[in-house]
Parts: sequence; structure tokens; C-alpha cells
Amino acid sequence: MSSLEELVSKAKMLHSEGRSTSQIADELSLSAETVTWLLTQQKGSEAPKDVLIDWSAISGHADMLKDSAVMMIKRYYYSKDDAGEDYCPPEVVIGIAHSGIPLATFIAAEENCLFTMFHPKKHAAGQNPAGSLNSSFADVSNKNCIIVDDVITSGKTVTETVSYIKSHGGNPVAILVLFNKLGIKEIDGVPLISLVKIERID
Ligand SMILES: O=P(O)(O)OC[C@H]1O[C@H](OP(=O)(O)OP(=O)(O)O)[C@H](O)[C@@H]1O
Repeated sequence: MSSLEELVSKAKMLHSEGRSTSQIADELSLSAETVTWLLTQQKGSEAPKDVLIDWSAISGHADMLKDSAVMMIKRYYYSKDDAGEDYCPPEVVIGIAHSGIPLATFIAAEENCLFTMFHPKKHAAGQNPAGSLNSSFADVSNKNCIIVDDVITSGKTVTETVSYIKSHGGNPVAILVLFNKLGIKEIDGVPLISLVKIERID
């Protein structure tokens, strides 16, 4: 089976389980437009320009996951060096559920600082779903925070996180991701630093 066929069957399976287009898009880290195309496969319609990222060969091994997390925080310090700016070491590292959590945990351990996790509203249940910080972990108020996730696709999740942290008294100093599919460099004034930028040139 080709990777496209695999993707189509994965999208169809999730759809048959009752997931919405945006939920499938989140789960597969694709745009909603791509998921619609995968589900409908209209004859003659061109596939949207999107890229599938499968990093399970790394994420499935805790040692490589840790190596990736260490590279992310190094990348933050190198980017500060490159810009000739002062370091702002994090006081709290915030992992966005779910995939950002293990990366953030390793970074917080490396930096010997506090750790917490953010649950975006897309993961919340109920009629008025809302994002939340997990109160079993560190508090963010009056602290310099680094936000960590694996991938940015539309930027919605990270944007929600930045706004939540600011409104709860935290000071986000950087957003670290492995893969930036959006090509942006900051969100609401907070620098976005990735290990890999993914851009199409056609
Ligand atoms: O930029 P966006 O369009 O908001 O998409 C990126 C988000 O989508 C994925 O989360 P998801 O909840 O789907 O998966 P996860 O539970 O594996 O982290 C990914 O881990 C990011 O958090």
C-alpha cells in the first residue's frame, strides 16, 4: 500500500469512527483542506499542497525523543546568539498535550526548571470546551515560560496556548517546535523557533 493509500484509509477509518474533519486534521497533522480531499478524492481534483510528517521512528524511542528535546533547547540558545540577544532562561517549560508533553518534560529536566502542561480546548469535552493548564504541575504566573510542541500546522493550538499563558500572568519568551509547517517566525510577539522549517517551493 502506498503512503497516500495508507493516509486515505486512516482518514476514512477516523471518519467512520465519528471524528470531524478538523479532528482528523489534528490527529494526522494535516490541513482540514487536505483531509477533505483524502475523504472525497474527487475525480480530477488536484491534491492540496500539504506535507505529512511521520517522526514515529524518533518519537517511539525515549532516548531519541530526549535527544530531540535537547536539540530544541540548544536551538533556542543558538537563535539568541545569532540575533545577538540576551538569553532568557525559562522558569517554566509548558508542553502542549499530547505530543509536546514528553519533549517539554525533557527540556525542563535539562534546564533544571519547572514544568507544566497545557490541554488545548480541542481536547476538552462539554458544551463550552476550554483550554486549561494542568493544576497538578507548576504555576506560570510571573514566570518566563517556554512553550513546546511537536508540529505547527495551522498555528491555532499554539496561538491559543500563548494567549492563555499571557492571560494567566505568564510571560512566554519562546515557542519551540520540531516542525514548522506554517513558515511563520512569531506568534503574538513570541518568537517561534523550530528544528525544521517545511516550505514548498512550487
Ligand atoms: O497548528 P495546529 O493546526 O493547531 O496543529 C498542531 C497541533 O496538532 C497536533 O496536536 P493533536 O492534538 O492533534 O495531536 P497530539 O495529541 O498527538 O498532540 C500537534 O501535536 C499540535 O499540537
